[in-house]
Amino acid sequence: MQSASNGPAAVLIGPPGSGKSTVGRLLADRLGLPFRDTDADVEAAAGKTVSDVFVEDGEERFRELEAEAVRSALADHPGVLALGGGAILHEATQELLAGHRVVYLQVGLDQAVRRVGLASARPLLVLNPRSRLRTLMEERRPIYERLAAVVVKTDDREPEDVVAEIEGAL
Ligand SMILES: Nc1ncnc2c1ncn2[C@@H]1O[C@H](COP(=O)(O)OP(=O)(O)O)[C@@H](O)[C@H]1O
Ligand SMILES: O=C(O)C1=C[C@@H](OP(=O)(O)O)[C@@H](O)[C@H](O)C1
Ligand SMILES: [Mg+2]
Repeated sequence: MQSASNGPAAVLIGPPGSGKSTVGRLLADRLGLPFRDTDADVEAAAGKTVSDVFVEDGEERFRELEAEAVRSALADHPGVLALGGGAILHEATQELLAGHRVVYLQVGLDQAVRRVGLASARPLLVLNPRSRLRTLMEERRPIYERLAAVVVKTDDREPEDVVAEIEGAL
């Protein structure tokens, strides 16, 4: 992979349910590096959950906090960084990601729906998760593809298997 001289060892992007948070933590463990997730950074900055930020302050405010969390982590986090699925919508973030080791986790609609159904609350997917996910994935796919240095398929694969492929590419 094209190397970034500093910044995170890997930055994981992809839609909700692609496994960024799960795979990111495992990859960091494997590499013996710290793990950071921009959703957790937003929660720490806001003093409330992502869902509460969406409900009480709105998506626009969430995106501002998220863009700042990404900017800060790209500047000083040396380990593995998982972004929220929509972080790449922010134009300044798209520019900042250039030159970083950006890994796009691909997932098909069926498995993404199944996985988010198992996981913690995602405010954008509370109503009609399948239809919302389909739309999000279609809108964002070109951006994920454009920003990715490495693309890894995750359908029908265990997180450990995905981690091994990323390790091989780094
Ligand atoms: N490769 C995988 N196979 C099966 N389940 C997975 C896989 N990757 C993640 N999951 C599960 O899917 C759910 C969502 O994963 P998560 O890491 O939160 O995704 P993201 O951060 O991309 O939204 C979690 O319950 C997680 O355990
Ligand atoms: O796709 C999105 O716009 C979002 C994805 C979530 O993160 P995950 O991709 O980790 O689920 C979280 O940032 C928020 O609910 C919004
Ligand atoms: Mg996540």
